[in-house]
Amino acid sequence: MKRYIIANWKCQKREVEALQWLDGFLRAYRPVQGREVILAPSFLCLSSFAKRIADSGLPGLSLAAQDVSPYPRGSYTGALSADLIGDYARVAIVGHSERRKYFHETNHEVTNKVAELADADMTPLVCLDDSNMDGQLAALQDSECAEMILAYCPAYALNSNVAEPLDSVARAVAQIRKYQAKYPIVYGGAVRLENAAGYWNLDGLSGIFIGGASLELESFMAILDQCHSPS
Ligand SMILES: O=C(CO)COP(=O)(O)O
Repeated sequence: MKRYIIANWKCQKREVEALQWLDGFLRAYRPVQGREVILAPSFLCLSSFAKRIADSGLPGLSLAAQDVSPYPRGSYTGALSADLIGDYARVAIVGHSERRKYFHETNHEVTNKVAELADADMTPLVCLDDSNMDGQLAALQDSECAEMILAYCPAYALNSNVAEPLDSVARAVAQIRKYQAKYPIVYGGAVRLENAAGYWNLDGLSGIFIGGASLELESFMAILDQCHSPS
């Protein structure tokens, strides 16, 4: 199964800062067979990032949007539908606990977003947190997608220095597997250089989903250096 290192920049970098990071990254990046590095900068950066990554010709690199509209293209002021995003990114994050907490995203919206992404032949990166995970998984059960990535992201660990212990992540993965057997699962929540390899090597996980530690190019490259083995 393919393995993933996903960088979620949230609402952090201006375009000029993001492009500086990307230029340094493209100089330093070494592809690894079977590993995909997915960058999720702000929407404003997707177009310029897509062009630079395509121009670089480097394999194993792709882009994710941090959200997507639950509606198709149409009269929805402020929204970005899956097919509009699909010109630049093949993946979109949905159901992140920050979206649930600050933007009141519901399971129903998450399933609508997943359906929109499936219609656009895109890959939903569906976040599951530790509160009501069974409800989140049950809501997803009828969602049909050619490809999906599930991200276990316990809310208490996000933006903290308290990553979830490996044995507890392994239990969450087993729980997720009861509902969803076929899609890859990644872990997110306080992943840092000190603990990244532990998650990377944990049985049942297909990769890591990194927030804060992906913002500095040096720490992100150091994590990439540690997480290169095939599954
Ligand atoms: O939100 C995250 C993944 O999307 C993780 O954030 P941190 O790595 O900063 O905890």
